[in-house]
Formats: sequence, structure tokens, C-alpha cells
Amino acid sequence: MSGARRAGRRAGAPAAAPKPAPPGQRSSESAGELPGQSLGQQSGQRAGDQSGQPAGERPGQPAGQRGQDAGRPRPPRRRRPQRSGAQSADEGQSASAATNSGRRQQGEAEASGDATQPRRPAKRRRRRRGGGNRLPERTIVFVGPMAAGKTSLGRRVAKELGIPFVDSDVVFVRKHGAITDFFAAHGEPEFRRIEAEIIASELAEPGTRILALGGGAVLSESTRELLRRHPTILLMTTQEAVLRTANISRRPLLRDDPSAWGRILAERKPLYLEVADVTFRTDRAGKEQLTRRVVEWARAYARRERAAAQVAAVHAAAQPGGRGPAASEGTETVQAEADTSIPAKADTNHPGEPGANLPAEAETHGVGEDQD
Ligand SMILES: Nc1ncnc2c1ncn2[C@@H]1O[C@H](COP(=O)(O)OP(=O)(O)OP(=O)(O)O)[C@@H](O)[C@H]1O
Ligand SMILES: O=C(O)C1=C[C@@H](O)[C@@H](O)[C@H](O)C1
Ligand SMILES: [Mg+2]
Repeated sequence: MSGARRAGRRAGAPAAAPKPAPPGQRSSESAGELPGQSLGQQSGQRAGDQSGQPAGERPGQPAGQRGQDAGRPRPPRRRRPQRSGAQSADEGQSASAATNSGRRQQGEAEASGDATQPRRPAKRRRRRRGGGNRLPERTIVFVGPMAAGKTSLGRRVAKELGIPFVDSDVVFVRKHGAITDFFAAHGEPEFRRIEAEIIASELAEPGTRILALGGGAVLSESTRELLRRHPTILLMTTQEAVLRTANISRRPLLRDDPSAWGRILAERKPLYLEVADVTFRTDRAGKEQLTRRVVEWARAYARRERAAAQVAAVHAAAQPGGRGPAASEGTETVQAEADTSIPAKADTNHPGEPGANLPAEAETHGVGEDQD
């Protein structure tokens, strides 16, 4: 794989900045490739249901494609009160509603000639509204075990956000045919090699998109390395829920050996946790509710990303040849903002369940804590 691909970009594409770096623990240990995977067979058996999937969805970039300027330095803002990411998203909506109502009041005041109504500068209102709805500057990735909901939730979130959705399995099938057949003809290592290439290529696409990965994609070290620079959402569930909701007849592995799901998860769990910034449990909430939560999380992530970019810009300006004292004043303000929108960590594991000690729904891992 080329250096550019390793760095998560194609030649000519802008380099992806590291993930925002809020405090919190994230394992810096890199779990190696799992030795002696017997998953080729399993995956091959399982892959039958991939071939029937629809072609990758690539709707045109929406008119409102966000975040063309997130990397650009912005003036420091005043510190806001402490809040969680989810709260922030809600507040963003309220702020937007309040802005609309303010605009209405102002319009009514103008129409009635009432000069006593307070006016706020229009420029400031616009900037606040845009900031609340902005998205991360790069592809948002869904990982997780088989039938956790990566495709169905990823597609819903993409639709809600008005951004393209791509599934790496679907891209593979489009180029190479059914995964089951490919496993039989070429073996798992060749599948993993091509899968990793497809993912690198998709992650190199500029703009904000949703990419759902195949269940075993995290086995590739180069893929895990690339995911360090992308907002990565782990969907977790339990074997019981999978056997209840997934179409078992289309998943031969589960039909023939239901406990295989739990065994594969146990092997891969450290790798999922290594790449994930946040975990949502799909067995505990409906699709609509989860869609809303993921959307809120993505927006909170974008705010942290922007705040981190501001900090970096202010630090750069404070260097010799930078802007001097004004810059150091800004550092404090922006750093404060960067620290306030980090969603709280929760622990709702269910000991004893298949998949016990799974991370909690909406558990936030230390995003990019160990970035270079
Ligand atoms: N809360 C939920 N979120 C997402 N999917 C759910 C949820 N509850 C049940 N499901 C169901 O789980 C099943 C598996 O979903 P999906 O095919 O999206 O999983 P996947 O992770 O993409 O699987 P694969 O690894 O095989 O590609 C679907 O039938 C979906 O409707
Ligand atoms: O878990 C796995 O190893 C796989 C999952 C699917 O998404 C496909 O990527 C393929 O069938 C292998
Ligand atoms: Mg899928």
C-alpha cells in the first residue's frame, strides 16, 4: 500500500488532520493480526448474503455539504457552560429555533415600525446556526460484528444527514462478485488484501460520508491505522439479539452454528475497541432513536474537531513569527471550549450476557488521545 494511502489520502487530496483529542483513555496498544484465523471458512459461508445487497449508494453531494472551512482558523469564542455531547446537539436545535423566533420577532417589529425591539447582528446569528449543524470533515465509519446493524443504521444516519452512504462489502461484490465464491476461489488472505485496499480508497475520498465496513475489516492493521484519523462508531449487540432479529436463513454460519457469532466477537473485540471512538448498543434502542443519537454524536464530534483546529491555529500563531499576545489569550478560551463538549462516559455493561463487558451504549472512548 502506498504511503499516501497509509496516510489516509490520495495524491492531491488534502491530508486528514488527526482526530480531536479530548481527555480519556484509549488503548495505545496495537493488537496484531489475529493469528490462525479460521474465519475464512466462516466468513465465506456467511458471505452468501452479501451478494444480494444493492449496489453502493452514492447519492450526489448534497447542496448543503458541510464543513468546507473547518480546518480554517476562526476567532476564539467565549467559554460556554459545561455540557454533554448529546445535550449540545439538543441545544443546537433550540438555539436554531430561538434564532428563527428572534428573526420572526425582528421582521414583525420592522413591519409594525416598532423600533424598540432589540436587534442582533445578522452575521453572528448565521454563524451560530451553521456551527450547530456542521459535520466532521471526513468519512464517518461504522464497524462491528456481523448483523450488529452497520448497514441499516449507517444508511439511516446518512439519509438523515444528507450525505452519501457506502458499504465496503457492497463495493467488493460489485468489483469481484459474491464474497462466498471469492473466498472459495482465492482464500481469505486475498479477500482481506482487497478489502483493505477498497477501504483505503473509500477513506481517501474527500468530504463527509458514511462508510460501513465488513465485520472482519478490523483484522487488517493498515485499516486500523487509517481509522485512527476517522470518526469511528462501533455498533455492538448480543448473540441473542442477532439470532432474534437477523435473517438467519441468509446467514448460513449462524443457521448452522449460532454460537459462532459470540466466538468471533470474542476474538475481534479488542480490535473493535482499538478503533472505536464511541460505541452504540443496537440491541437496546430502536433504529429511529439510535439514528438520532448517532447524528447528535457526529455533530458533537464536529464541534470538538473545530475547537481542536482552533487550538492548533492559535498555538501556531503564538510561535515565533506568529501573532503574539492576542494568540495566547485565545488559547485559553478555545481550549476551554474544546474541553466542554466531550460526551460523558457511561457504563451499562451486562455481565453474563453473550458479549458481556461490551462497552455501554454511547460510551465515548478517548477520541484520538494517542494521535501522533
Ligand atoms: N437498533 C437497530 N439498529 C440497526 N439494525 C437493527 C436494530 N435492531 C434490529 N436491527 C436489525 O438487525 C439486522 C442486521 O442489520 P444489518 O444488516 O444492518 O447488520 P450489519 O452489521 O450490516 O450486518 P453484516 O455484518 O452482515 O453486514 C437487520 O435485520 C436490522 O433490521
Ligand atoms: O466477519 C467477517 O469476516 C466478514 C463479514 C462480512 O461483512 C464480509 O466482509 C465477509 O463475509 C467477512
Ligand atoms: Mg452490512
